[in-house]
Amino acid sequence: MAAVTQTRVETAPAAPTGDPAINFVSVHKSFGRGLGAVQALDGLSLSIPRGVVYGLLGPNGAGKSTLLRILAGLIRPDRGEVRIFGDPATPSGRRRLGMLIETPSFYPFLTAREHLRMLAASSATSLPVDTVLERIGLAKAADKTVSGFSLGMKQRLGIGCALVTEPEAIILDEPTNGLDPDGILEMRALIHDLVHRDGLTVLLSSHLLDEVERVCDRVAILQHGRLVAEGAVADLLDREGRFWLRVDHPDGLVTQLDGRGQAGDGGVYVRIDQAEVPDLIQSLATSGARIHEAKWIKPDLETVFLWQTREMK
Ligand SMILES: Nc1ncnc2c1ncn2[C@@H]1O[C@H](COP(=O)(O)OP(=O)(O)OP(=O)(O)O)[C@@H](O)[C@H]1O
Repeated sequence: MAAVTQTRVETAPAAPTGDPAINFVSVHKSFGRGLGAVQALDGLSLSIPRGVVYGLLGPNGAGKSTLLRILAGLIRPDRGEVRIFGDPATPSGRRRLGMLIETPSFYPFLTAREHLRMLAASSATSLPVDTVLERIGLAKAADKTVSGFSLGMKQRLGIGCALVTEPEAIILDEPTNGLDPDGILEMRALIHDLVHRDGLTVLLSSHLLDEVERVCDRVAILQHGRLVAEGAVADLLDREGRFWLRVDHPDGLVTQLDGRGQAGDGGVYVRIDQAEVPDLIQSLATSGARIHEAKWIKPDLETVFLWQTREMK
């Protein structure tokens, strides 16, 4: 397998000024002891700018939930630092965050409005419950009991509960998990509006890569508790393009490319900058290689994810 260097994309989409919303600095966390210990986070550093939808991706066991649980204060890191809007993560700092990191549970016999009113009464919020209901698209269903709600409506009510305290950032663990296509569309619109209309920051984890590609401005891909790729989605897709060639002797070409080529789909994927393509073709032609087909492949996020996480195994 090709050696992989960590991919960092420096250009952010209209990066807002000021401290990042959330900063993880060299965070370590392991579970268990001795030979059975699991290193869930291995010195992870990550900066989530304000005003973006930020996606946290990674295969099962990559460390996403551990990171979110540390951010929420549910577990402590062994080492490292978490900062929220520039300040160390303390209980009062965490009040600037709204969290939906476990499946929300509700009283089935209470209405959406009653749930939000209860929460509003127990927090010093000035945000009217009707405003929250509007924001989460439940104004019309406000006085219906939760027992009749779809999973998507419950998820949106969960976000409403997180919004009651007027957070500046919202943390969502798998917000579209289990939703039907309509529910996914509604959730996507809500997340988009929270960030691009209301100015919040959203950090979410998800396995639905096409969904993440649609809704997120930036993403981080985790693997074995480390960061393997990070950046603005559009830049990441541009940077992670591959040049694919069908030649007579793919294995020979893989050897010739010295770590930059990988056999696949009946040809060879070459990891090079798009600007280097003419030189590559010229050198292959000079060396007598017979090229039957050649194309630049612009990947989708799922492909980037698979390339990154498989190469790191
Ligand atoms: N409480 C725990 N006790 C022991 N091991 C744990 C605990 N929590 C997490 N782990 C281990 O830490 C590693 C990271 O787990 P984590 O749940 O953070 O991954 P994840 O990326 O969220 O995975 P998934 O996508 O499956 O939710 C895994 O190997 C997991 O088994």
